[in-house]
Amino acid sequence: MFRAQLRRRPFVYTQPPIRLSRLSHLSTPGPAAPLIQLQNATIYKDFLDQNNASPVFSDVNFSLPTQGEHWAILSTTSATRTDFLQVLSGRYLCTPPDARSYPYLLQNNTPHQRAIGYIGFDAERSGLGGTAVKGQYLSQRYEAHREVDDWSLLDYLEGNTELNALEKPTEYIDTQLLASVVANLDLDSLLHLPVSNLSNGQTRRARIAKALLAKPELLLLDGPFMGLDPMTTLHISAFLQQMAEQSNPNIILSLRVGDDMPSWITHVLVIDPSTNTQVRFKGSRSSVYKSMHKVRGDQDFYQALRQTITLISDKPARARKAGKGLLSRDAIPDTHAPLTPGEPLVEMQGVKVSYGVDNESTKRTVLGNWSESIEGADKEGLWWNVRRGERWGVFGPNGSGKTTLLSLITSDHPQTYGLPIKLFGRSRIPSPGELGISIFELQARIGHSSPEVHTYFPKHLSIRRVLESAWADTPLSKPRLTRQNDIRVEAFLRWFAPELAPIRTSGLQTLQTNPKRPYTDLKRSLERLQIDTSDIDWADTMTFRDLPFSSQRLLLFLRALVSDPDLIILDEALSGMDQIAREKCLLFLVHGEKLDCKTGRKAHTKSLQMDNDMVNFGGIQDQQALLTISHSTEDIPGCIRQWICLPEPSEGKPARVGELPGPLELHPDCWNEIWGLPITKTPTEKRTRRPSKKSKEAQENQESEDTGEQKSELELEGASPSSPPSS
Ligand SMILES: Nc1ncnc2c1ncn2[C@@H]1O[C@H](COP(=O)(O)OP(=O)(O)OP(=O)(O)O)[C@@H](O)[C@H]1O
Repeated sequence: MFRAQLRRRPFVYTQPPIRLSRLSHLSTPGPAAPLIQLQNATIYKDFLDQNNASPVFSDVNFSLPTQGEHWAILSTTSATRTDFLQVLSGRYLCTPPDARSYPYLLQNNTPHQRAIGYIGFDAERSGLGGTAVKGQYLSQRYEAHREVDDWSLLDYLEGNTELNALEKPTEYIDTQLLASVVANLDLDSLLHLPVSNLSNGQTRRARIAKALLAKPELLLLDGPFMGLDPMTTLHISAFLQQMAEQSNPNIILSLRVGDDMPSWITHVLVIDPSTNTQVRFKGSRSSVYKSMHKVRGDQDFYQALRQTITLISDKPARARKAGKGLLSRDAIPDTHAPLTPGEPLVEMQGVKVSYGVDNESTKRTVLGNWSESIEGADKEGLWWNVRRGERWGVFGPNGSGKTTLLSLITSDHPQTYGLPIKLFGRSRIPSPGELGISIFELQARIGHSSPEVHTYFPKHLSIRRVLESAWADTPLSKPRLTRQNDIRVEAFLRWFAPELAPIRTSGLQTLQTNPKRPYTDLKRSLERLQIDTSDIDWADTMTFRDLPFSSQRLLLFLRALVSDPDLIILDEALSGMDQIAREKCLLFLVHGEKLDCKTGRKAHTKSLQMDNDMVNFGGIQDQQALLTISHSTEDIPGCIRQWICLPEPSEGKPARVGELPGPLELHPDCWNEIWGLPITKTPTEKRTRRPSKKSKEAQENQESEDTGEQKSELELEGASPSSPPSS
């Protein structure tokens, strides 16, 4: 019935007021018992762990009232953040058993399994609760053909995702809530689309909507802003704020250390970066901020943490003047000229991607829906070239067609055949006198990592085999390996052994982190780099599936680089990766094995491989081209010099392009220029224009943030972890 109403009455809510009906039991007067209570709780993943494994968390104390506190959980690893939220939701084993309780829910006779919702975003494009991607191949997402079980977004939100409608009792749908959630999460225009066609950001909004429709008391959002464009982030943050402030539902977020934290977050819990099992700080934002200042050690972590929990606004004072001698976190100077471009690898001459072209009423153009002046003449569609030596950042709001654009290059998109695109100088289909480029040649010449590749990648392959598959026609076919390829794979595995197999870290890596070991030992290990492979046996026994999410992403990133392809495509390749792994990847992309990334003051040092003339991979080469997509500045390589920003498909404006004078991290204004955001003030500018009526607490925090002590620390390190705001 509601479906009929929806068809008759399309959602035409232009910026509606957010009105969510409050759950009746939350309006009970008087102080309520805490929603969650953890008292000296020690948590194990399962029964076996108690005997011989270490706990996931030890000695946790945490209490969440039913109103007034909005928490963010911070840690350096995504697995730890997820684990903590899982503990709050009642999963894992708690000892003693009564150390974890839900007093308020007990009073109201509500099972915590129903009252607490969790949304994790790790397997982002792997589906909306199992409904989104049923196909077995990557290109299915881009097809116009629709199967009977391609549920629409509305089906998904209403819970109509069973082929036999009688199999499941119809869920009660609160139509008012559905209308409000759909409007506030900007899903109106997508309701009729199959969920498998939704973009990354659209999928995320849909999942939040679905969770809200279950009317939980508490919603746990694991990295909710990852992969969202800056404007959508602000919009969703404002929406979450309104819900959190009405405690309808209560909301707890997990964030990466170094992310921007919404201003409405009142309380922070930080998990110790060294143990990952203990809570390091906990309390109101200001109290955590103050106690953190007293702690010494692990400079990078505390610097990033300070930036995360800065109190002033949604836009922390991250922007910093690019100063002479500053290096980006991947060791690139603040001004850095682009390379001289070579021959074109990708040529798009009027590309336009539309779906449903047979029917004018359902026709939808998702890329190239504009005309622009090309050499003095008005031409339709996207005109864009990528040449050897160029390093592009591809930006644009969620749903603007970035992934579609890249799928035309990788040829995963069926329309690649019919569109005016040349890849490596040739079209996909043969023309008179010219052979078309084959999919196998394309795959050999392109290194590609994306959430889609992650979703469809065969999980049973060994770690070594994942890397070797860069020389195969498909991940499952036999790779063409030479001795040189083997040495390259082993160099990559050794370099990333601490991240890929932390427990079985190789001898070489142990030496690298322990400079006091005698040189003879070191030499022996370096010799082993080419001959003995026994120290990386783990790469043959462990499979892709055995790895945590962050390490899986890391391995696919390495797979995109290992075979020196002409074109490297990194589509959200670093999103969801742990901080240390991400920083190491960024450095590796540019410098390979030449530079080591060390925490503390000396951020970058020459590696043992460099000192001993043993560098096998020296970073991206001049003749290669790089395309990167990311919504987070933290994930954008410092070598990006060209950018393209796609418009919303409905805008009708052409894509904008521009150049960067140096690493984006050291030129925050350029980030704002790309997105058309107001220019961010540097801390110095902020100090001179400080508003007179600022809260005492906020003032104290801003002052300590702006101290000269911190600035000199940054300059000394030579590689500032500072970055412009990512949202
Ligand atoms: N088969 C299809 N039929 C109709 N529309 C589709 C189809 N496949 C994708 N789309 C739409 O194309 C648009 C572009 O999607 P795409 O994934 O390229 O966006 P994006 O810029 O990568 O977004 P995000 O940043 O959220 O990942 C989206 O609005 C999506 O809903």
